Amino acid sequence: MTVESEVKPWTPPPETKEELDWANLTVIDLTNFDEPGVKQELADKLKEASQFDGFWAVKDDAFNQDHINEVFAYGRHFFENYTDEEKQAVLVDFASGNYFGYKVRGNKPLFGTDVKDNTETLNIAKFTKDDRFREFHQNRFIQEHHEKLASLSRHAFDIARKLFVLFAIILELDENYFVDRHLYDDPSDDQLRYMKYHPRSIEDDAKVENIWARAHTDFGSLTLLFNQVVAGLQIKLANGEWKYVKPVPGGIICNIGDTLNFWSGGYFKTTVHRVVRAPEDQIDAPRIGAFYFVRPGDNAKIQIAPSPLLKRLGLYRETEPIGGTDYVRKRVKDYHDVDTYKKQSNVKFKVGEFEITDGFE
Ligand SMILES: O=C(O)CCC(=O)C(=O)O
Ligand SMILES: [Fe+2]
Repeated sequence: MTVESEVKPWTPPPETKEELDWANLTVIDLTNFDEPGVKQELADKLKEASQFDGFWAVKDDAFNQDHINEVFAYGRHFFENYTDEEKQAVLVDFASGNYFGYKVRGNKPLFGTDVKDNTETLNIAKFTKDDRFREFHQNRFIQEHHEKLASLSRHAFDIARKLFVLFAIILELDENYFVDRHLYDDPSDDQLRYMKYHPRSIEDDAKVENIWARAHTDFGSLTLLFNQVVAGLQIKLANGEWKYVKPVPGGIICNIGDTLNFWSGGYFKTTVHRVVRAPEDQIDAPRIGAFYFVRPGDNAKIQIAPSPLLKRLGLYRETEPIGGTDYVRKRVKDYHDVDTYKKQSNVKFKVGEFEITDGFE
């Protein structure tokens, strides 16, 4: 472990003993990614998961449980050791659809009740070579741990890069098709995110049907979620059933977001998911989430990719491209720039010819 001395090492809390209805997710091991023949093998394995579940887990010796513990150690350090004023130095600006900065907890009521949302979130913009996002790195936590956070951010992105190669192989495109459209040093609203859920009373949770994060699809191309031990994340299967995502020690849970769904003509699934109240044996454990969200950026034009596979399947058609950052910002604004979070299902959101359906069940 290379955690700086003032940052307390993180040990994940114990797993729940409750027998929950777990999803059966594919695990993809990226450790030998660069060895001959391995990419094709991994692509074959990822093909079904990306098409049907939209969720799977990744393991990679280059990003093991020690690295994950390091990511969480910094997250806890931020939530526990900085004042509200320091945390709020840069605030999320949902009115512009920009997600960088800190979101305070409890500023919006849910579902027409008096119960408010229970998450505080820090969204850390990329550390590009040209330092274009420095204005969003102005809080004390990022300033003090700049080098470490920059290295974690790039390191996490490298997992995503490998997955983008696999998506291109699945669609029989040039290997770099998606890599070129998601470059770390290009402008985009990618973020390394820390999120802390604050448990509510049983009574308050009952009023909002135990929802800690409303059902949604993710707004960008790909989401990485560093192994979350406190149960609560659920995915919605095609038959409408909700299944819990089981912790994968040393693993990273991955899911496809809206824009990769668009690029693939709907072939890669953007799956609806939500977070519900933690099991009672974990209710007092800190539920800190750590993520890397990959978003298509200013230079990415989203249109159905000219994939031989999609053409054979009849999923390809010519489309008028939409801008990556433009889509993401419109989606963030539509979802978050509201006074209260209403209960609604099967809500549609559309930009150009591209549409998704989610809803806050
Ligand atoms: O906290 C979690 O487990 C998932 C949260 C989530 O889906 C999101 O922030 O997009
Ligand atoms: Fe999500």
